[in-house]
Amino acid sequence: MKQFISDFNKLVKLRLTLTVVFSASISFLIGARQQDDIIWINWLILTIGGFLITGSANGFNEIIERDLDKLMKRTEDRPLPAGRMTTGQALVLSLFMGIFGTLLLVRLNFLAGLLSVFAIILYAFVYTPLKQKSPIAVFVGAFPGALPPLIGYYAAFKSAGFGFEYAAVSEAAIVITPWVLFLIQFFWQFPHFWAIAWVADEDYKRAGFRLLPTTKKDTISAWMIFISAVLMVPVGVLPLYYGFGGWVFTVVSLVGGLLFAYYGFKHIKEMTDATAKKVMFTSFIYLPLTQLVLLFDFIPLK
Ligand code: HEM
Ligand SMILES: CC(C)=CCC/C(C)=C/CC/C(C)=C/COP(=O)(O)OP(=O)(O)O
Repeated sequence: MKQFISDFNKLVKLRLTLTVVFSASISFLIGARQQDDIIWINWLILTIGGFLITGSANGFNEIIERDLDKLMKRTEDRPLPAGRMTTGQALVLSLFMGIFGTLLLVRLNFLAGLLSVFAIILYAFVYTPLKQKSPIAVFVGAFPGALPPLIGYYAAFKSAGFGFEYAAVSEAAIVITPWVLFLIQFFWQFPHFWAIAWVADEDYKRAGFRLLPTTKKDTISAWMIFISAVLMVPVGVLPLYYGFGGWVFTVVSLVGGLLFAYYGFKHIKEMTDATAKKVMFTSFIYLPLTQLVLLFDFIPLK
């Protein structure tokens, strides 16, 4: 049983999934606060449904990459490459999680359910095969990666056919807030992943993955990490600019953005794994922290 739980954690990529779900959960609460009505049972359904959907997407990803994962240290102990789980078992688990998760989300809000299916397809069946072909995969993967805040926000609204009911809320609020959250998460993924790709480059090469901007640990890739890190400064000011993020959020966001920029700058100077790691760790803290602070410093748009 203990082994199964550990294998299940590796199949769904637990820590990554929890952060993805966290972003959707926070966004749900922001959407609910926008309507001045938090329905906690719906929040629980979104959180469980979001977990199952993300777990399913990761399960499909590990089924598709089971042979390549055998070649990398980082992934060789996943249950499929290690031979502790069969493809059939992983397929049953992933299908079950995908179907059940989609049913839960569709029940909350049809659009949220539809976007979730779109995210699974884009991540597992477009991004995953593309990883073997070109670094463009990272740009493609950033779309499903940024969808959770959008899904979470819309899940806080009642369905109305393909759309949702928002009589009590302005049109600006239901467009601007979730799309700005989408944008922040979208841009955040470039310093996040390129820093990881730099640190793990030798391992990735074993499986033939070349995911850095130029496919190499060269000056241009280092500069792309720097530029993507610096971009987090203006991106972090967007909630204040649009009037739904307060000053506490903006200060935390700016400190995070400047830290990204500082480590990105050190990285173009030194171009070492150590400097890339600093950018990577900044990314691990930046997104959950700024999202949590935003929840408490959110100003509903009129
Ligand atoms: C283009 C999109 C993305 C790519 C290519 C990507 C790639 C990766 C990879 C390869 C790792 C593993 C690093 C390791 O083995 O040490 C990782 C870790 C992580 N990612 Fe991402 N990621 C992306 C988007 C996201 C998103 C959207 C989130 C959350 C909202 C996220 C959260 C995390 C977290 C928390 C970790 C560390 C936990 C762990 O290592 O299990 N990532 N990412
Ligand atoms: C709502 C929903 C269904 C979202 C699904 C999207 C999702 C799981 C996004 C994470 C983004 C992503 C591209 C991770 C990288 O995996 P990787 O394949 O590069 O990681 P690996 O090398 O560790 O396998």
